Amino acid sequence: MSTAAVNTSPAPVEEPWSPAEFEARLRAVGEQRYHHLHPFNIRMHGGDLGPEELRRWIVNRFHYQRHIPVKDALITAKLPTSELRRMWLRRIQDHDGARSGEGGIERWLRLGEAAGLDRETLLSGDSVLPGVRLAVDGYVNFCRLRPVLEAVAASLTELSAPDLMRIRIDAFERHYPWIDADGLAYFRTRVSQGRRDSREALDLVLRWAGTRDDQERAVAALRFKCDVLWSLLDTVDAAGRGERQ
Ligand SMILES: O=C(O)c1cc(C(=O)O)c2c(n1)C(=O)C(=O)c1cc(C(=O)O)[nH]c1-2
Repeated sequence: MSTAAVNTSPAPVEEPWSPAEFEARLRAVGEQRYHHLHPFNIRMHGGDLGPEELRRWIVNRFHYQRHIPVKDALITAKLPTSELRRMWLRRIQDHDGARSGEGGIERWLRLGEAAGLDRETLLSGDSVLPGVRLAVDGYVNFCRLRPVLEAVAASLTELSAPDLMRIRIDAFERHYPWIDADGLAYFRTRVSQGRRDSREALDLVLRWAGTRDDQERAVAALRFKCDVLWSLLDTVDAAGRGERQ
């Protein structure tokens, strides 16, 4: 009978990447997989979307927007100190406002109105596509179920968002003048908010990820989030395909 030796020793533990290499790997995910590369965004920036496609994007992206403070509440509940919870609560206020009529969700409703969509249509959620519901559920549940390091790392798509906002504002002003420029306030506000949010989140992720395993899980979380944004646009893109033929 064979008595081949079985290697029972644990796999060697890999050294953590240096902070600079870890950060470079996180940034590389955004450069390679962020939705600024998605064909729908390329068409948006090139001025190739018709009014129906643009409205469909606004309605479906609103479903994402309104769930951002929900996932941020789930993250806040996992943070261990008052200082960190205070910091993260500010994100919820950025979206929900300090009072009715303020905040990012309100600004997105105004973007909808500027594009000819009444707020009841957006608030009802009736026209949200099934694939968009699944993508957004995927992100919210990820933040609900995964450790706080991964949930915070998933928000690091915001490292790439401010540059995209600038391109988008430019594209809207140039190619879609039928949308009143006041409607673009959401994007303008997000440039500085996104920079601050991503700086804070990056500091936390660099500080918390002490082992190679932590670092790899943070990179994987960011890839997952890129997939969420990508599949959201896949769904919106596919819904307009018939109109473009
Ligand atoms: O319009 C966009 O392309 C875009 C992308 C992202 C992103 O990269 O996740 C966010 C936003 N917008 C945004 O407005 C926003 O408030 C936001 C919060 C978060 C997050 O994961 O915490 N991402 C984003």
